[in-house]
Amino acid sequence: MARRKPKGTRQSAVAKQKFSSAERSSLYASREAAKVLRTVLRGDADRRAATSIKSLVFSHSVRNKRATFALVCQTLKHLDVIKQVLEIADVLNSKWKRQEPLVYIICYDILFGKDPLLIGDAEKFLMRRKDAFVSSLATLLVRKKVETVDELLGLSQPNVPLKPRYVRVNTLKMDVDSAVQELGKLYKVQKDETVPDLLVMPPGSDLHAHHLVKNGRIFLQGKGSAMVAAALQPEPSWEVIDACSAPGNKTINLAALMKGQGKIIACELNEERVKRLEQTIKLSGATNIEVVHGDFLGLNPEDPSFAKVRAILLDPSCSGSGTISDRLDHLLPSHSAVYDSIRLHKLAVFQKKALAHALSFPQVERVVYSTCSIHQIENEDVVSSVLPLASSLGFELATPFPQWQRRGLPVCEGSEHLLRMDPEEDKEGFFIALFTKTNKLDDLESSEVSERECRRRRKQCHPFLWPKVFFRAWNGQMR
Ligand SMILES: C[S@@+](CC[C@H](N)C(=O)[O-])C[C@H]1O[C@@H](n2cnc3c(N)ncnc32)[C@H](O)[C@@H]1O
Repeated sequence: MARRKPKGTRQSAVAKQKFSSAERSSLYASREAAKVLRTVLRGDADRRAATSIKSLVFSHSVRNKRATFALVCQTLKHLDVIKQVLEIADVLNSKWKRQEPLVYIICYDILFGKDPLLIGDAEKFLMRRKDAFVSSLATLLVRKKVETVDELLGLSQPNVPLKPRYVRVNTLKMDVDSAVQELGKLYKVQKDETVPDLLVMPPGSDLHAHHLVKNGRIFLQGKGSAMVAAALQPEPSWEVIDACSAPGNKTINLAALMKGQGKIIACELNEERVKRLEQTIKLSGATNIEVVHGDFLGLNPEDPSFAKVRAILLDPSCSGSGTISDRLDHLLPSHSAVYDSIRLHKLAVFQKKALAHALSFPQVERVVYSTCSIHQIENEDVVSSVLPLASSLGFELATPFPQWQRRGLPVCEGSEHLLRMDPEEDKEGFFIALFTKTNKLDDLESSEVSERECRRRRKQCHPFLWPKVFFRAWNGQMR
């Protein structure tokens, strides 16, 4: 007796046969783009856009990364217009309203890209309504009193400056001149004038799939980010804490500066991000990094396992307002409301606690604090809040990269030591503060301020620290 094929099998097999590879890849691209767009829009609506559009697209599950990225970005750029066109046309039934991200993607193609191939139900449904969309767009232009779509977009899109592509050579695996030679086969390459091991290439240089990136010989890292570990200047033999470390760009930067010697304790709270941190470390080839999955505020400065820590890099969670053009957050519907003051205030509370905590490790003599934020509340105000504690513990503000022109906003004592990058001038917003201790470990015995006195001052200045700090069996969590 002949066995009946399950319903639908024959049809889908036929459908498979009918699609050319171009059609299949177009179908995948729109579905993958819709999936990314759904995640981005949901995160944006919940104000928790923790993962950038780039990271979503360049995740493993997306096959056609370039096409998907372009489609998501273009759709987001035109989203406001697409929504208004859909509203005027009023042709969506409830079925398609539930699939809005896919509808947005296909409408972008219909209105501003190439007509989509008639391969999926959504494409067929929407292409049948193309005339309605085109006339709704014309109505919108009239209503807004503009002649072109570009003018319409100009009304809502800020100008985003073109930024060079920076790559940091991982000197654990490759020397800078060899990297210049290899990358120079594809693009014009220059050595950065401020940060050693950093190379500058033209905006848009696409190196995501380059073999030097894939095998960890170079890392795509912005200039501001690469300045942080360089500002800390750890010596190879030191023990250093990277307090908030995932995905680990600065951790492995430290490892390279320390020539793979000494020890780096990389602390990270978020479990998912710990995995990314571990992948970054593995790719870099560094073997002197110990990952601690936990809260930096929970590390007990008096724990003997931190007794030899001489430097701390603190790059805590921040608003990311200096890198919105990288993250493409300016394309998101909530862009103007992202940095609302409640969120900034919460971030600043944590940043202050974390910086005070970093300063309280007894043998630490250098602490670098950084954010990719342009907001005073996350930058100068944080530094200013810890200045009394810092000076009572023997720290003072030092000047990272003295030749750098742009310094802190003149709103606090010592602002001339702080380093700022400007989104217009430097194509990204970044902030760095460096604290150095004058009475270092080597001169401790001759120091006028005894350790007991330091401990008393730490308690006196920041009593909030101590009830919260609890000893945790970190050994169990060290990997
Ligand atoms: C700005 S990112 C760090 C980026 C990293 N320095 C780099 O260059 O790749 C801040 C990180 O701090 C982590 N974090 C936030 N609060 C923390 C805490 N209390 N203890 C440890 N890590 C924390 C976040 O999960 C996030 O991964």
